[in-house]
Amino acid sequence: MSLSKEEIEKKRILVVGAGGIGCEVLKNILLIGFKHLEVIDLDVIDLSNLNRQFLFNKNHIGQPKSVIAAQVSKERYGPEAEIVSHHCEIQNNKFNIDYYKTFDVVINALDNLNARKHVNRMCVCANVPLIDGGTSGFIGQTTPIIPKETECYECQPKVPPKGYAVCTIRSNPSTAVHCVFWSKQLIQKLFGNADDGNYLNDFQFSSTTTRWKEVYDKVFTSDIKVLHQSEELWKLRKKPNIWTYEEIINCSDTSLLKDVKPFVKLYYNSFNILQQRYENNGPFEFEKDDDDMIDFITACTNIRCAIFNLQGISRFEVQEKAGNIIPAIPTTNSIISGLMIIEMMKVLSQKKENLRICYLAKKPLKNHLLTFEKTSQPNKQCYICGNEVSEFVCDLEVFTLKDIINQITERCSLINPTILKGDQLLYESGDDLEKEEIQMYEKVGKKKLIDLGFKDGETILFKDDIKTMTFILKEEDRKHDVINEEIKDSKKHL
Ligand SMILES: Nc1ncnc2c1ncn2[C@@H]1O[C@H](COP(=O)(O)OP(=O)(O)OP(=O)(O)O)[C@@H](O)[C@H]1O
Ligand SMILES: [Zn+2]
Repeated sequence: MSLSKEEIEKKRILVVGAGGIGCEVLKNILLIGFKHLEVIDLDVIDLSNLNRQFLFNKNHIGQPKSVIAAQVSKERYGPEAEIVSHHCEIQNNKFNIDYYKTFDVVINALDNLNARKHVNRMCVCANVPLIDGGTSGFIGQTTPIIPKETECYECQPKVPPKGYAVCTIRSNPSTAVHCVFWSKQLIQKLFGNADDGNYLNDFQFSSTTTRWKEVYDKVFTSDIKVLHQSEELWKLRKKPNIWTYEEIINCSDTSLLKDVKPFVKLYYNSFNILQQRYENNGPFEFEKDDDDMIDFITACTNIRCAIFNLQGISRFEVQEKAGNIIPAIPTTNSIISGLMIIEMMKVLSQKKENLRICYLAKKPLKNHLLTFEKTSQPNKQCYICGNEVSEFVCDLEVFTLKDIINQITERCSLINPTILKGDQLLYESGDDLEKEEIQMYEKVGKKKLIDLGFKDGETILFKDDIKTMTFILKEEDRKHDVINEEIKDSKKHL
């Protein structure tokens, strides 16, 4: 690629994230001969990082990733380079638009959507090219973004993670994973905060001293009896087994039920530990590394598997599935960071027509593990890089100000925005507000848009430190909008 040594030595590169991809990227950049880098990472080194984040060793555990990554990569691959490290969140105010403008290119080596969206937005505002890369197990992808010339990270909506049909989870599980998911919903229902989206929300339990037994009898016996009666459900598969707690716990050593017995005991023990915790400290959220929760989910999963004639799974597998743990593969990180650097070189040498979005697949597609796609023009409707004025479709009689604030703040990654109707200030947020102001804005937030005087076609302004965005409100029935439907639905249930 046609960049001279002098040109390479002048370029400034920002690497965001010094994890699996970040370590690889730093090595590649230095080996090419770049001399001016900055690296940002909020985390410290953990033992579990060492198999793939090859700049770190045991002695570094507990130290900031950014600092050690800068130090070790410089020693090994670019002693003459100047690498500035920041042990800090990328969302920190000090990394403002002017800061981004000092770089020729930014590299996203992150592992979460929020931080990626934030960097994308900052790069669009600062007009700095961004190379985004990500991996998940054996698959990966890289996307070069040139603001206003190619699609940005938010031009196309991101596909939400795969969910399961409610009836599969509640009534007709066909794999152990369905039972893991059900058990997670159960733990959340019993010990978590109220959640509108919980699949078991209609379950009613009274609070007795033998709550564990009441729950057991309901979910593992009486509910199964009800399901058993359905002829439709079991046309193609064996009916579920109806066993009482007493039958299992008193079964003989030769009974087929003897394999379920340890899980019933585990259910009893873990339920009571979690119940105690709930009584002492109130509701808690699922945590994949919490032994008692994993015990409970392992027990429920295997009891449910036995009831529905499914193969049970080990505690280890339960933890993996419940925590959505996808192992990080060093080779995938290495391939993806190599591809990111190729795209970065094209950006820096102005070979924009050659830019490609690259996908690494788990299995070959037409004999190829890698596929390449040309970049597209930005989406004019994109909230981040499209027109500064966008449409927002909603039902003005149903939507409150807070509803629209929540949606737009999230979609556009705004930070503490101020909201205006014409030049009238409607709403403010942030740490520097007085108590009275917070109370006042809370009240205003609950008002319906129609009650705040908004009409079809009227504009609402969102402003934060970086950008002002204008939305034209459109009455909902002119266009179908799934998110609005969801908000309406959830309100119907209140
Ligand atoms: N908002 C953020 N600001 C700065 N750094 C971030 C931010 N969000 C994530 N990171 C960093 O991005 C890196 C992503 O690397 P990677 O995907 O290898 O994750 P990891 O946390 O090191 O590994 P794993 O998640 O597999 O345990 C991490 O080092 C993480 O600390
Ligand atoms: Zn965009």
